[in-house]
Amino acid sequence: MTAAIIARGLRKRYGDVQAVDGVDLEVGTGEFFGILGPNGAGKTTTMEMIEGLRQPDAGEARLLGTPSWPRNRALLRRIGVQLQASAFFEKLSAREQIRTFASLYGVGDDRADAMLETVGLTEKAGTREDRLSGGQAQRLSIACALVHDPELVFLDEPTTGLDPQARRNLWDLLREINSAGRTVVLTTHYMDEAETLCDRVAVMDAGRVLRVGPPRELVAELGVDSLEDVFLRLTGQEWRE
Ligand SMILES: Nc1ncnc2c1ncn2[C@@H]1O[C@H](COP(=O)(O)OP(=O)(O)OP(=O)(O)O)[C@@H](O)[C@H]1O
Repeated sequence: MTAAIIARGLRKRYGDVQAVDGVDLEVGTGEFFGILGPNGAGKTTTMEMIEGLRQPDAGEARLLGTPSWPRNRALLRRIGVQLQASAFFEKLSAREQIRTFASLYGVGDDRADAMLETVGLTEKAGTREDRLSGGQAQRLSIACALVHDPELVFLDEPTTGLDPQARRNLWDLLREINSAGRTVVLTTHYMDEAETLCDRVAVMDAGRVLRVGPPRELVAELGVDSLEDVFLRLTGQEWRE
């Protein structure tokens, strides 16, 4: 397995909070990888350090064989990161938004418009970003992350807030991208999503990786019925609810 991502000893502290506490991860090229964990487990911070968007206090991440920090423009062109809707350019329509992202990567308007169609936003192409619904803005941010056909895609809770139809459509899209040989890394709170999409998952809590493996193997290893049971068992969430 050629590694698309190798992270070693990643750490990040915010004041009193040790958000990430020594994370090692390896993701193979073409793999669909999920990062699971309760709120505050350190998933987003880990992803941001791997992406090269946040400087680790310690440790290193290599993407496609290259260190992701300090920031590396050539590398950033090869990866797609789903940014929060708040990162949109102000007052632009959905179409202008994605065309602007596309042009930053030297990608033409045709491809940008096609991506808008892929995420079902053609009808909203003329709508300003601040007038899109939460789910529509979410789909636009995903389209922007994919517009330059990146080799490696990072998505932070991509289906949160989407209606069931949009969620299934996004699953299909992510499967297609992955089948075309792209590596996909996502965080999710939906265990069915992780079970359906991911080749392997890492379960995190309190800044550490507790277990990594294919969902089915983790279920078998712990002798439980589902990935949700694995999650609850490892993170002790049944007592916190
Ligand atoms: N910029 C920041 N400044 C201070 N503390 C932060 C910052 N970002 C995250 N934290 C803290 O670090 C810890 C890990 O946060 P992180 O967002 O990485 O977790 P997460 O697993 O992605 O959580 P969630 O599932 O809720 O999105 C939390 O305790 C959070 O409050």
